[in-house]
Amino acid sequence: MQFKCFSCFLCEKEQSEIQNANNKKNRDYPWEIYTLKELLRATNNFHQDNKIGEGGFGSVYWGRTSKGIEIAVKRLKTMTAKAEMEFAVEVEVLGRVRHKNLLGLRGFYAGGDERLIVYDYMPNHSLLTHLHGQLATDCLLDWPRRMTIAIGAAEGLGYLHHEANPHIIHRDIKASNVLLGTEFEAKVADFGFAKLIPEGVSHLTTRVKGTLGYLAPEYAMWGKVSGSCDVYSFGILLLEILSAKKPIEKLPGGVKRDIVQWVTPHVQKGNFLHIADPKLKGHFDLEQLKSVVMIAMRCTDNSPEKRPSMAEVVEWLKGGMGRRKKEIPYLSYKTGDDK
Ligand SMILES: Nc1ncnc2c1ncn2[C@@H]1O[C@H](COP(=O)(O)OP(=O)(O)OP(=O)(O)O)[C@@H](O)[C@H]1O
Repeated sequence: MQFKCFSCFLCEKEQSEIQNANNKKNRDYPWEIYTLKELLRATNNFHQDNKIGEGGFGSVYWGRTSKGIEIAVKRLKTMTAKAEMEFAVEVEVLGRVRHKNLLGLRGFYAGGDERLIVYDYMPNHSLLTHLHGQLATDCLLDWPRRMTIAIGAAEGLGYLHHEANPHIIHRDIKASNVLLGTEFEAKVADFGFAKLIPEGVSHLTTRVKGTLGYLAPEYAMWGKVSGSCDVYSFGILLLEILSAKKPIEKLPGGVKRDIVQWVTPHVQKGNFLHIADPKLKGHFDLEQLKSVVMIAMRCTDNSPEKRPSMAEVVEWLKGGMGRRKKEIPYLSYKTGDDK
């Protein structure tokens, strides 16, 4: 799917040409252009009861199509150039990828001031809801689920970095952008800030987007964006999955502490038991926990060159499960545990 300009969204004729081209070339990537009528009917006229949540882009509504398929419809809040750009990037990027750990795009509608994006509905909400939100007390994320989510999100991101053509940098990896499917499988979502990286280009310099607490230092300071920025954010996410701590915490007195500052002394002293989410009540595999913490430490290295690639992270996460610590080559980080 290649959009020539944003006006394509406004022109019915162009939209149908795009769809025809898409249907011919991309049968494995099925998305469609919906009519407004269809989406109004599916969401009961965007009824308040259908509203699932709200983000920077707008509100998200649950719906059911005339074929009985459950969908989530994201509705643009205000029509600004910035919002229109996010809409275009999201549709453009998500329309060209397909992976078991990426949120599936079903299609979109664009007409007048209305911009709607239609996704697969994720019945188990976002990782954020389970770690810090309404579902946190239900403790539905046991240890095996957390590990499966970590590996799945890493695989989705690894696909964007290494297999998508051109490669894609997500730029907003965080707990609210990892949605959970029927079996709690991870689906990386929200591609509004994504960047397509031309062949042979290692990094770009851009205006900083993304979310405080997850931003790699070189990106936050100089706008230098590369795949390593996603790796950094993913490292923060890993620590969050293990500990259910927020990426940035406000201490009494108003001082802010980030999750890496919090975890580092525990790692140095070998206090791994203190890192696990207390809601797990001790039901976790300590060796796996150590492995994942060490992977997160590597991902959140201040120097982007020292961070692993997402391909390595996937391999390490998969390899670390069920292997003894001494056999894992990446555990070169000095810990109190090694004394
Ligand atoms: N496909 C989906 N299925 C189920 N729930 C979804 C889906 N897409 C989004 N949501 C939910 O809708 C809410 C808003 O999502 P949205 O992506 O707009 O914002 P966000 O990621 O929470 O915040 P921001 O836009 O600031 O990054 C979130 O609670 C999210 O869990």
